[in-house]
Amino acid sequence: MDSIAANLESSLSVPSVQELAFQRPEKVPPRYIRDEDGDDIIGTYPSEPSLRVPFIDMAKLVNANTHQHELHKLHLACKDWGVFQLVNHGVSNTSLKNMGNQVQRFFELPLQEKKRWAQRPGSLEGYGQAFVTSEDQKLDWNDMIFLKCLPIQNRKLDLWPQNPPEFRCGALLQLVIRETLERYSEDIRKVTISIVKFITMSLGLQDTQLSESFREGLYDTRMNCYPPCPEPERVLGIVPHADNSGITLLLDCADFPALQFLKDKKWVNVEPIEGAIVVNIGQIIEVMSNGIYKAPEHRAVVNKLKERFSIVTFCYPSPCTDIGPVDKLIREGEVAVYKKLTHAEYFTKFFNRDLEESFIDSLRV
Ligand SMILES: O=C(O)CCC(=O)C(=O)O
Ligand SMILES: [Fe+2]
Repeated sequence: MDSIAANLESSLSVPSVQELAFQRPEKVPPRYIRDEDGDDIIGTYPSEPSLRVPFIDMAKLVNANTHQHELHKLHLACKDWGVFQLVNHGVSNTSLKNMGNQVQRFFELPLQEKKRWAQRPGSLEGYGQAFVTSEDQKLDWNDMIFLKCLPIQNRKLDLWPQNPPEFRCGALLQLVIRETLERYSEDIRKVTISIVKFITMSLGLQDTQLSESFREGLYDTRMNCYPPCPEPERVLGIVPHADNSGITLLLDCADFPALQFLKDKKWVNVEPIEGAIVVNIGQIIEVMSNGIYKAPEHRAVVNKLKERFSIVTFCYPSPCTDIGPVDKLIREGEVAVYKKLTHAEYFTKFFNRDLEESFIDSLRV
């Protein structure tokens, strides 16, 4: 079948997976099954239990005595993996925990309540799904709420969940995604500016133009709920993809692995570590580094018994940054592998891409 590029800035509405899971079905509805008709996405690559995604210690990057060694580790992590677990990043455990608790509280609300913050036609923001463009498209085992967090003027606060405090089971419960996410997005912006500064150093760039462009950058947060699934080996929480961001910062709220990155044609689990933030390279840094660092393919699998939440922030440089290979990163004798686009052109291309084709390939010269 010929695939047709659709505008992906809005998504068809689909049933809530949480509601489906509440009914405790023995089998998964066909729209979620990925292993039929040779469409064996799940089993395409074996998993590799012995490999571990690298760790990067921000405190060691900052400390003059340990800087060089950790910077080299960062370079290898970005070049060979495109992903690492960041520790000692300066965001308090309390801030991370609050964010996780709030997301859990939101998804615990009855469906009708959650729908108060549902996506509206023509927009991806709010509670719903992303990138569903046809009635026969396979679906991810996932519900989400997507909110633009920074700059402040991009916030549509009427889609940010908030409820007055209530007593339930003897405890005072409050849904305060607004203030929690306001604070969390500021924390994420600080970490992003610092880690992008070190990433550009690890590429051998002396100036801080790129990291500074994240000060006025765009920060969009997707909060995911992956309900338990009766046939976890036949569905995907999130289909394999690479992120279109500069970098992505992910907070994994589970105590079991479900996020997987493709490394040397094998899926490698990310073991959730309390207090760590998973950082992956996005396609903007891939383009700017002229392919020295690549945006890795990743996916989420689901669990038979346990629900999982994740909080994913896509971080983009400021809208006045052009997206193309940085001149100093085109090595002698080499050429630019990617085109240069304005920020606006890049997003137009992304939202009008063909879902059957590789987005990064469409950016090649
Ligand atoms: O929730 C996860 O583990 C992965 C989410 C993800 O990759 C995304 O939202 O782009
Ligand atoms: Fe992703």
